[in-house]
Amino acid sequence: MATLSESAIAGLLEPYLAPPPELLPRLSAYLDLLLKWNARTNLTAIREPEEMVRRHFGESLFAARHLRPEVDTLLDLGSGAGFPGIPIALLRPEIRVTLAESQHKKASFLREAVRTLGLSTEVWAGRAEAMPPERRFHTVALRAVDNMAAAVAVAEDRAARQIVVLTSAAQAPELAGFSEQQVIPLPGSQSGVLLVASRA
Ligand SMILES: C[S@@+](CC[C@H](N)C(=O)[O-])C[C@H]1O[C@@H](n2cnc3c(N)ncnc32)[C@H](O)[C@@H]1O
Repeated sequence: MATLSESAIAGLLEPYLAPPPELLPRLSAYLDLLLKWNARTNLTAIREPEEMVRRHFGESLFAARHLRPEVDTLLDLGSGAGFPGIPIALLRPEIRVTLAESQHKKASFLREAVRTLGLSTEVWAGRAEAMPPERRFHTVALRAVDNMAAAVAVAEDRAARQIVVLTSAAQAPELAGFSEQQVIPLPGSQSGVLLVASRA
């Protein structure tokens, strides 16, 4: 049996978005897989299912809602257990999402999640910097990467149009060459923001 009912998941997500009904069984399957793997490997420090739905799913879907409509390719740089890239791929299936993750164990989980959820999402098991230099994405997304300055430098290089960052207001980075910037407070968070930056 699923850990949380689909209606419980929908209720927890309400501050972030009204989830389309067809999304709920897939989020439920993702949650169960994440809980199963997290019991034996440390994918995420958040262990409560309700908190996983709010923080990981909710914040990622909130970012997905604020992406430009024409986004066709997106790199999730430092995807960890798939945030924000997998919820973005579920909500916006027309976007070709690439999940870059350098830790082998997490990349294995990402491959399993992509297979279980029937996504065509690419998993790049390595550092994003090691991708062929010509690879560019319409949008690069960042959330909770350890070395923000280094990740931002890679994102600036790989993003053709837009960078989105889920971070705290105090740690929101300066993005060179992205002159249109919007800082949107995250629902249910005292200091969390979504920074949406576009090239002019
Ligand atoms: C703290 S985790 C956060 C994961 C996820 N974005 C989230 O919000 O839950 C940061 C992850 O980024 C990965 N990472 C950091 N720099 C990276 C890089 N340059 N290329 C690929 N993965 C990277 C690390 O291995 C780690 O799993």
